[in-house]
Amino acid sequence: MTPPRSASPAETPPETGSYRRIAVVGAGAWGTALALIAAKAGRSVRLWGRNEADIATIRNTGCNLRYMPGVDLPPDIRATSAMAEAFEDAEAVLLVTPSVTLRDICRQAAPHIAPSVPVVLCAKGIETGSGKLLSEVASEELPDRPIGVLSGPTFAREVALNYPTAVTLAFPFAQADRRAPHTAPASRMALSLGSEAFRPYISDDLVGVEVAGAVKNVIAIACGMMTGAGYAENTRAALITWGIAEMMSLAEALGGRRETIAGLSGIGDLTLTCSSATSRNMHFGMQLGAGIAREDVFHGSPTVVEGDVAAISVIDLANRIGVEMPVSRAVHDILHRGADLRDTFAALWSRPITGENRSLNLALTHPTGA
Ligand SMILES: NC(=O)C1=CN([C@@H]2O[C@H](COP(=O)(O)OP(=O)(O)OC[C@H]3O[C@@H](n4cnc5c(N)ncnc54)[C@H](O)[C@@H]3O)[C@@H](O)[C@H]2O)C=CC1
Ligand SMILES: O=C(CO)COP(=O)(O)O
Repeated sequence: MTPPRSASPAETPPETGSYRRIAVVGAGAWGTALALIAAKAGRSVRLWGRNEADIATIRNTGCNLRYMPGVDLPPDIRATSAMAEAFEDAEAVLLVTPSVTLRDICRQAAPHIAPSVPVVLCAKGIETGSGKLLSEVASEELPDRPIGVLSGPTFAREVALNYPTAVTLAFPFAQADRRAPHTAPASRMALSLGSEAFRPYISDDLVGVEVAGAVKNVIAIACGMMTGAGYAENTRAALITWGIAEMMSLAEALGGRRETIAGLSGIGDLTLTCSSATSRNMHFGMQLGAGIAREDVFHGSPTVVEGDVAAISVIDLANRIGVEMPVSRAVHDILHRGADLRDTFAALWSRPITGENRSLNLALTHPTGA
């Protein structure tokens, strides 16, 4: 009988199964919740935050008192403010700081992330100025690492408290990944994070997922503004529906798929964010709609409202590629051009009447000329 040959490096089969050690970058609400998700799924987790005092508190109390009070973190999560320690032996990375920080965070992290280690982007936004998707930004700054995105209906606190939800996890799928899906980063990442309360669905449409994540926050501000200004549920449902159409148009124009928008990262997250004052974006809009001055929203305390900056990047991108996004444009004009809230929303309802089905190709001006 021929003895088994020892595998030469060239013959080593690609790795399968979950990633054992995960670095989570960003110790805010969502980073902490994702660290918990990874730990519950059996991973060894390093949680990096820039604020040394906050990290010391997490280490001393076993709780992220600033961003996730009342939730105990297991010992499998080790908090650190040293990047070298955070990335030591990391087999996969989750980047979870606000979208405006992404390029800078990637640059800081690049020397510490080994080639071929997959990086999952968990922020929602589009780079201001360049109009680049966050995956494009990360690919520029972290060449040779597989870049993926995770998005869906996920209020951080609910996730941390183990209320069930489901998300979309998207990575590019190379031919080799299609031949051996269990070795693909998306599959291994899904196995690494999935549990009975956190169910990832795998996708290869990063564009669709990223467009959805950026636009839904802008639409949530619109819904908040109208709610705060005293309009009712019908109005909000119409805005959500128009929001879905805007997501689909932008995603398709950039090469994404409409079916992705119909999924968890699209309609799923949009429904969540546009229905609850737990959403910072919706709440921000509600306060503005109720007449609270911009500088006084959230009682003047700095809060991450991604839709505020996404209104600029989304409309900039839509202008460049010629996509109509009337609701997002209304939010943009109110937030960043000083447009009157009621007049701007009234104008949305006075647009020419069109066919709901695009193939009808109608545009009827109202007889009153309004
Ligand atoms: N909170 C939530 O429910 C969810 C949030 N997200 C997304 O996750 C991203 C982060 O949001 P949250 O964790 O909620 O925000 P957060 O305000 O709770 O925490 C933000 C964290 O980023 C850190 N940070 C800010 N600027 C930084 C910089 N320049 N360098 C390094 N660290 C920096 C802060 O110190 C803080 O730890 C956003 O894009 C948000 O849309 C996505 C899904 C759910
Ligand atoms: O993205 C989120 C839930 O999926 C969180 O929404 P907010 O940033 O509006 O709180």
